[in-house]
Amino acid sequence: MTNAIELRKLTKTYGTRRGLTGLTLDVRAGEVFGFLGPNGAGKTTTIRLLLDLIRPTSGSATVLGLDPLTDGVALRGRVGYLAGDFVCDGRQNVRGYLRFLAALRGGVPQERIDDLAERLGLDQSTSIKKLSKGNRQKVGLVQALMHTPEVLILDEPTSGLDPLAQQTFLTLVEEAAAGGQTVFMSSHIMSEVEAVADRVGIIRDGALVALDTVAHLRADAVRDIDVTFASPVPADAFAQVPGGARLSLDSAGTTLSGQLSGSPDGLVKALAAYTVTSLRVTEPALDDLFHAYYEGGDAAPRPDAVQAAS
Ligand SMILES: Nc1ncnc2c1ncn2[C@@H]1O[C@H](COP(=O)(O)OP(=O)(O)OP(=O)(O)O)[C@@H](O)[C@H]1O
Repeated sequence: MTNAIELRKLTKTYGTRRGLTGLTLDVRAGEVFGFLGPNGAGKTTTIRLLLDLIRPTSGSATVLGLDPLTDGVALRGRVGYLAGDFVCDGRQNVRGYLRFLAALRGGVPQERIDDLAERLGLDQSTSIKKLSKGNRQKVGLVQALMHTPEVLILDEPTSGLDPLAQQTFLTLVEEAAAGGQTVFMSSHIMSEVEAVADRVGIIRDGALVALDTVAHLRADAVRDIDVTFASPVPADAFAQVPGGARLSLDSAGTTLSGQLSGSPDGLVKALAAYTVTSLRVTEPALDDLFHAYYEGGDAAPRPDAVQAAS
């Protein structure tokens, strides 16, 4: 099997409200896929559809080749799921609670649970009722990871975690991927997704607006450019640079500045014909880049971006 998750024109409406509109997406087996989007974009809706916690209005989804609508039980044994609003309740302490969940999953070595808890800084003697939000999230992570499922579906997994636990989580994701597990994680924090994801999908208003590797998304973005030349260059020296429509040469012909879209390669080759005394290229901040995607701004994808990358 090459795809762990397949979504085909998946649509969910809540009465008159749009949750998801015709989402088609493949998550490859063994990849870490970052599912990004602003609040209300449809991330949680997508994830709930994958777990059959809600039913689609139209379209279909499969996870590990199984249909969540009909094969939910078989699927749950092979998936680790962390809900965005993970709650746990009961009179037990964390250890008892995790043991209970481990038994439901057919048994998990205690050392595995202990190791995850220790690495995340989760005290298993704490009563479930007394857990802070961050520690509750750690319990959620341990229960999702502990049985080493084939697919991890994690909705905002670092929400509420302190920076140390966030870092540990990213290491755990890397380990999962190294072991061949597939990870599908939603987030609205680009930096954490960038650190671990093979590919990223960006969803806005219930539809996919970008699908690519982080490196490609970054390469396609807009950069600020500032170049100074030792002597004046011809007025049209950079007129043909691909993506350089917003670059301009000053009247003296010694300074080129403005914005370059996409690959810098054409500009670099054009610059090579002249003596450059200073060069400043400002890489797009990923957060800026993603705000642009979210808001449909300048760096937002070309209409073919999703097609081309899928
Ligand atoms: N139970 C529901 N009833 C009505 N509308 C809903 C329901 N659940 C979600 N929606 C709507 O569907 C859209 C997508 O919501 P969803 O929770 O999937 O977004 P999200 O990307 O997970 O956002 P967040 O980052 O805030 O969790 C939103 O407009 C939301 O208001």
